[in-house]
This record gives sequence, structure tokens and C-alpha cells, in this order.
Amino acid sequence: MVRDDIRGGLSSGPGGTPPGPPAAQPELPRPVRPPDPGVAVLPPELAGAARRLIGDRLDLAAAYAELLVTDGVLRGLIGPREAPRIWDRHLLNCAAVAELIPAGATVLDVGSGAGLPGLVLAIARPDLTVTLIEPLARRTAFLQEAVDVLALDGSVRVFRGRAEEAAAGADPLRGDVVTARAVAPLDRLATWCLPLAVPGGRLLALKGASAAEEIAEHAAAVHRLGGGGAVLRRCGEGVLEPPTTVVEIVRERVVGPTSKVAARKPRAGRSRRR
Ligand SMILES: C[S@@+](CC[C@H](N)C(=O)[O-])C[C@H]1O[C@@H](n2cnc3c(N)ncnc32)[C@H](O)[C@@H]1O
Repeated sequence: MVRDDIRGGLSSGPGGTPPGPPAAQPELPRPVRPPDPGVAVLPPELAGAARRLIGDRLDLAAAYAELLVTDGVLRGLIGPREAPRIWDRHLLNCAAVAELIPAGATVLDVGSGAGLPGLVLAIARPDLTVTLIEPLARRTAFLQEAVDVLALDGSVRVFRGRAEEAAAGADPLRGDVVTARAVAPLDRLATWCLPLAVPGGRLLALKGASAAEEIAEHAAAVHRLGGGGAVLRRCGEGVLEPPTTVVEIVRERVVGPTSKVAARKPRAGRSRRR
């Protein structure tokens, strides 16, 4: 269905065909090549790591991998160049974080996109209750379809909206663990995600090589937002190369909403009061 929709869109073009016969035969756009589901097959060299990290739900992970490299690519949620590295860069990279999550935890995944890491964690850990928080309709439609197709509706819920919206309102969301991958720098993540964690709960931010610099740069903001000292963790050590880098921050204190003005440093020598 999706493939047909996309082909139709491309051949008629935006705005449809102009009236009257065309003077010359226009050059037809090349048909979109459907992604090859074979790309999602687990490479043999990663089979051991996948078994260690995903356990007996490997078939479910394989079904999700196929969904990502077919529908996910066609619908623009995953870049086509990511398809051949869907297992190591995406699924296993995310599954490794499960070692930091206690049994039976409630997990909120902020900025899930195509479901990373939230859906992977739900697949690898059926004991978790996971909410995927994502503001974009195109992405939440894909997420809900994935949840239905993979029969994960007993443990996964999709929330359409921003993290700030999920944390506010009459029935705010709260989780033991809040995850986020490739969403924002650490100070913004702390602003959005710490209010979503129960007191004593944790933010697990999947980061790249510059994680240590980010921790140093944003330590003051994290403290102001009620976070404890950020700790760098490496998940999947001895199983994945490279391991997944995670910044872990405990919500130690519940602080009131910090407006930008209140969060700014007072200017030296000037008082706002007269
Ligand atoms: C670069 S994508 C990463 C998606 C996914 N986590 C991954 O690793 O592939 C960032 C996602 O964060 C979402 N996002 C941006 N700001 C957000 C906010 N304030 N609350 C929740 N999601 C947000 C975007 O819509 C987007 O889907």
C-alpha cells in the first residue's frame, strides 16, 4: 500500500498533471526502487551479540528490522544508507542499554522517531512497560503500526506530543527510566526529560563520542534542574564493538519550573529590584 502511494505521488507529481496534451513526452521520473527486505537479515558475525542482548525474542527483533528497512525507509524515517547497518548501529546499540534498566520498570522514550531505543527495549525486555513519546504524526503513525504488527500493544503505548506536554497537564506521564537517543544536547534533554522521571528515577541519554564533553559543559544546568552528577556508562562491553555510550542522570531533587529568565545568571553589579 505504501509503495503504491509513493509511486503514484511521484508519477503525477505535486499538483497533478496539467490540462491538455503535452507538447513533448515528458521524461518520467525513475520508479522508486523498493528496499530489499533481505538487507534486514541478521549478519552471522552479529548473531552471538544479538542472542546475548535480545535473547529469545530475536524473531520479533528481526520482524522489526525488516519493517525499518522497508516501510521505515520508504516513509523517510530511516535513511536508506542505514539499512545495511540496521542491526549493529541501531537495534543492538539500543538493546545494550537494557542492562541499565531494572526489572519491571516503566520506561518513557522521548523522541522515539522510528522506535529507537523504545521499541527495541520493549522487544528485548517484555517485563518493561514502554511509552514512545514523539510529536510528529508521520512518525507516531509508523510507531502505532509497528506496535500492532509486532503485537506489542500489551506493553507499549504511543504518545503523540512533545516531552514537555507529556510531563504537564492533569494526567502527566512519569517513568522510572526516561530514555532518549539523538534528540538534543544534554541541557535541553535534562529540561525535557527529568520532569518525566519519578523522584529517584533516571534519564538514560544515548550519546556519541563527545558525551564526556557534554557532561562537563552542561553540569550546572543539570544540577539546576534537579539532576545528580551525570555518569558515563558503556553498555554491551565485551559484546558490542563499540559499546553504547550512555549518560545516566538521577532525578535527585524535584525543582519548580525554571523559566529562562530565572535560569540565567544574575548580571554583576545590577539589581533588578529598586
Ligand atoms: C533525530 S530523531 C531521533 C529518533 C530516534 N530516537 C533515533 O535515535 O533514531 C529526533 C526525534 O526527536 C523528536 N523530538 C524533538 N523534540 C522533541 C520533544 N521536545 N519531545 C519529544 N520528541 C522530540 C523529533 O520529532 C524526532 O523524531
